[in-house]
Amino acid sequence: MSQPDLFTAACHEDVITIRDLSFAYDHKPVIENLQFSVKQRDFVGLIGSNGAGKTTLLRMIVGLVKPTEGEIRLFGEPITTFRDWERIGYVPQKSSLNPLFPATVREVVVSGLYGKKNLFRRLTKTDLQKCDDALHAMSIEDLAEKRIGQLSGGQQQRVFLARALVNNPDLLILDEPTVGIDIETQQGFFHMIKHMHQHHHITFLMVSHDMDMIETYLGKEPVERSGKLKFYVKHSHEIEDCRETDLAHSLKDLRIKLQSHVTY
Ligand SMILES: Nc1ncnc2c1ncn2[C@@H]1O[C@H](COP(=O)(O)OP(=O)(O)OP(=O)(O)O)[C@@H](O)[C@H]1O
Repeated sequence: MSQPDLFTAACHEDVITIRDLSFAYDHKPVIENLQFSVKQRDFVGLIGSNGAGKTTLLRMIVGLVKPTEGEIRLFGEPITTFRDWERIGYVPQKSSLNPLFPATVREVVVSGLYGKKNLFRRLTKTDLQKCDDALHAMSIEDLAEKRIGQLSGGQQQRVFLARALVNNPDLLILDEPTVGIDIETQQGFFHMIKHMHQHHHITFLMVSHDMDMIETYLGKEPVERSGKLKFYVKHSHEIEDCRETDLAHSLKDLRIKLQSHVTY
């Protein structure tokens, strides 16, 4: 087998493959020669000091920023030709929304259904059902017609997660999902995503500054370091409870359990 074939074969089970990746803003290096891969159903926690390049890396992986050098593959496909964007849910770093921001919660969640090309397609009955399921899974059905800018930070975060989940993605990318929300809500949120990891075929890549959460769930030692970036990983074979259930039902069960001791 020639070298490119070996690489293609190695990528087959990879959800994200990063090879020789570098990025610079105005010739100022941010990421240098990064090698990393994320396998199906891994949970990857990405840690690094302010300015280490975490957000830049996520933005390259979701195709918003072009690498200066190197290669990114998604599900084995070079990012330059990758088209299955609905397989990826992305929750960007939170910025507080203007209370007058005109979209309702339902509109924000529905917007997750639009592929890069399908902005103006008509919504089908199935699309609307997917939206209802995502709202239900995040316990925000009652907020559906409210303006998103009028919600609390924790509520907005659930809306953005519902938006990322609406296509039932294989890969969920979260950039500091609990910044600016209270500690109880943060704990509930981590319970929720750990539960999703344990019960569903979702691969996670999450930036966090919460070392407690990372070390408790992913272990004390990073599996990879590159510059100021550290990658902590829990692989699928390390998941204790791999039962598969329907996402909405599973989250509903969790909600009932959590209601007794934590608010989220
Ligand atoms: N649009 C931009 N133009 C120029 N430099 C930028 C731009 N965006 C980010 N940078 C710089 O690139 C570096 C990496 O930024 P990035 O946002 O990826 O870091 P981060 O690890 O996510 O940081 P934080 O933990 O503060 O969110 C920083 O030095 C930042 O100032």
